[in-house]
Amino acid sequence: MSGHSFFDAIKHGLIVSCQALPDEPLHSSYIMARMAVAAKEGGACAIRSNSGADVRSIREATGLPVIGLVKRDYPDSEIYITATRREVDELIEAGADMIALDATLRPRPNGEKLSDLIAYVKSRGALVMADISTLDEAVEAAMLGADCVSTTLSGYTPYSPKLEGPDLGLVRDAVRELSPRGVPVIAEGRIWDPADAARALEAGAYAVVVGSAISRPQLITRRYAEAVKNASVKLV
Ligand SMILES: CC(=O)N[C@H](C=O)[C@@H](O)[C@H](O)[C@H](O)COP(=O)(O)O
Repeated sequence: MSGHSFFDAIKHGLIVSCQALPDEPLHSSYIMARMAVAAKEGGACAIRSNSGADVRSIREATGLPVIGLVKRDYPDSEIYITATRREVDELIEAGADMIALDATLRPRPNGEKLSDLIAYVKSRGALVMADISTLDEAVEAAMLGADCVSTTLSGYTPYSPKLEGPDLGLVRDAVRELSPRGVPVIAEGRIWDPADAARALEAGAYAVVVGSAISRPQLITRRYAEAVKNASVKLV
């Protein structure tokens, strides 16, 4: 899929992240593919997913554009979202249209460089979504040729703010800095309420990624269970 048609497909749209890691109850490529079909039925314009196996089944089941990533831990780095070429190769073979990778400036495994990884993804014909946690990282990723940036990692690096909801301030700042360069900013992370998704677009986001609030039933259930528990305490 060309960059133009990919960005046309996601413009002002809802991207649903369908991910379940091995320690999560829904871990299964079959289940993630059905989750993605449900997301498509509900109006998702694209899917974000983890691992070559899930990318492949989701593409087959939905025909939607897929943003792939591979979460893998390395002993010599804190980076776990598509950290090296090995993960990129897995996603290219699975047919990912766009590859999401950690674009923070922390040291990468095997001493690999962010600039080389971005260039490598592009040389293999895929688009790059740079997962960032600060404005500096967003600007750097855009300079290195990322096709878009996503606020995925705000709140998940030691030096970014720990907010309860989405980091719309970062969305706004990144849009201000990157729109002159023509690099779209995607809002992602802790969007639990449809009103927050709308606010993200109002803040200038090109598209919105929602994950747990749609595809992690154990976390959705916990929010309800806590609300019920808090209400029941007051009733005693
Ligand atoms: C920090 C990190 O590892 N985020 C991951 C990135 O792919 C996923 O676990 C999130 O579900 C995704 O970013 C969507 O965010 P939320 O689930 O909050 O809507």
